Amino acid sequence: MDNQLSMVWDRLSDHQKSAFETFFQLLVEWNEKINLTAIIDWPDVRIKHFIDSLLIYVSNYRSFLMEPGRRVIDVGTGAGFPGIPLAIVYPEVSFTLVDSLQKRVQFLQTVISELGIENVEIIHARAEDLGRSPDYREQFSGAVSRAVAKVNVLLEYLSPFVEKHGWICMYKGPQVDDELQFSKVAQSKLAVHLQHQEDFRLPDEAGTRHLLWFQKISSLSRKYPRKAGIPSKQPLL
Ligand SMILES: C[S@@+](CC[C@H](N)C(=O)[O-])C[C@H]1O[C@@H](n2cnc3c(N)ncnc32)[C@H](O)[C@@H]1O
Repeated sequence: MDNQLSMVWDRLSDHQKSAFETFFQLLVEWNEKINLTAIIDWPDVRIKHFIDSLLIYVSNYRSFLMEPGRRVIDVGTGAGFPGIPLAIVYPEVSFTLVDSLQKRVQFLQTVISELGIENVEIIHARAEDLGRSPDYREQFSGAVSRAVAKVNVLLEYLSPFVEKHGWICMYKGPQVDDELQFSKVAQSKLAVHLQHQEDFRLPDEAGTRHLLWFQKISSLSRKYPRKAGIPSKQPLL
């Protein structure tokens, strides 16, 4: 996967590269006012935020989510990862980016307006609240998320949004095996099943990354998600 990941950048068009450069400039500028990222130099941002977010672009299973006309939700998007990079490379997929921090949502509104991105909707909400709204519950072909919570907690945030037979793709770091071990009960209660795990090495020794692909097996019980704050305080175990 190493070579393929280094090549991700070369496969982008000039227009897409320029969108990433503008996104980087906004990230650095806004990071002086609000806390968006600990990484602010271009080589690191390019690999650890942009190329990392684009792992789905080289995944064997990308067609589960990234086909024209699909709706994908990014929960806990923060400064827009992985949602904004994916929206840049998949203009025909509709993305909904959700975060509970108002300032990050304001930043993202500026990003999509400056980049002229039309396939992104930004929402300020807690996942647990939005997942009960009829306009969002089981309305998405897929959900993605990076660096938000452990697997069992994250499944309770994401499963409510995904339609039956739809897909969840989680970006995970080195703790993936431990987290998966403690996710069996959550998978069964939240009507999802782990179908694939993919392992990647980021370029320039920037670490190992994993994509977990869960499929929604059936419709979700009305019991889930539990009230805001409960999934993280009392994780399903
Ligand atoms: C560590 S940041 C990661 C941001 C981004 N996904 C990334 O990979 O850089 C976690 C983000 O998740 C958001 N978040 C945490 N719990 C959430 C919830 N229950 N609903 C919505 N957003 C949440 C936080 O506000 C924060 O912006």
